[in-house]
Amino acid sequence: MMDTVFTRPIEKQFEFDASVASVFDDMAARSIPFYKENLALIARLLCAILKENDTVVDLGCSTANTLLMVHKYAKVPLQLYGFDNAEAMLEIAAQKTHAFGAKITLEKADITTLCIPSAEAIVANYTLQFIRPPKRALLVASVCDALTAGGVFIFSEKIVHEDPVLSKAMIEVYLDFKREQGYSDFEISQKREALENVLVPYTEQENKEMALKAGFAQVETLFKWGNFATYLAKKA
Ligand SMILES: C[S@@+](CC[C@H](N)C(=O)[O-])C[C@H]1O[C@@H](n2cnc3c(N)ncnc32)[C@H](O)[C@@H]1O
Ligand SMILES: O=C(O)C(=O)C[C@]1(C(=O)O)C=C[C@@H](O)C=C1
Repeated sequence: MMDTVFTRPIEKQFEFDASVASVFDDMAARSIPFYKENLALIARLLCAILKENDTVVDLGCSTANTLLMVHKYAKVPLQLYGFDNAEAMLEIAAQKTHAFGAKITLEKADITTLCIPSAEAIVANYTLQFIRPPKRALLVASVCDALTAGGVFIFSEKIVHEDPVLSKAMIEVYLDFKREQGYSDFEISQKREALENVLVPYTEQENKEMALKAGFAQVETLFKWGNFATYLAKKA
């Protein structure tokens, strides 16, 4: 279904409610540059690393797009787990999982208090940005604890740049991208307002430092387009 959530005047801050969930796949594809390509890259990489029966945990799985991509590229059976606190997202995830014949365990949980299952790989795509900064650091530390030795944490984020002039210019480039995806200036400004103080982006350096402080041995950028980036952090 096409995303028209912000064609109407907004009355509240951005929430992953039933109306967002019902159009989420279209919203993500039209709001995140290279969304599908990035998920495919992550899934292909995980499938090249993981061994039979290894566990992949997706934090903030929404409609299960990342896990379904992993299912698509998997060469051996994997244990796939998706967690989200939005019921409406999980309902759509369950329908899609069933339709694709994928075995994915979906559970409603607040990822900031969840006891994350032990895993060889954990992903959080465009999710940490919605977690308040003090809790975000604690969550990343618990991700590191939950990973087995040599495990990987892949996370994607909307980012800001250190330099304010570059940051502003990059936002302009991004707004142009959204216009090209068919969003009107009204929809764009309404969503921007709704996301204010809800989506809190970090700089590239802040994201990398957060991962290193949480206990990861190394972190690198896997993919980047303007104000969106994906990182791979590896546990020793
Ligand atoms: C932008 S979406 C993630 C998109 C998804 N990972 C993908 O790549 O398609 C963010 C998701 O995080 C979930 N979320 C936000 N805060 C959460 C929390 N504290 N616990 C669990 N899920 C949370 C939201 O419900 C939403 O589905
Ligand atoms: O539309 C925007 O401005 C966005 O930041 C896109 C974004 C995200 O990055 O998470 C915001 C909310 C939706 O969940 C989907 C995508």
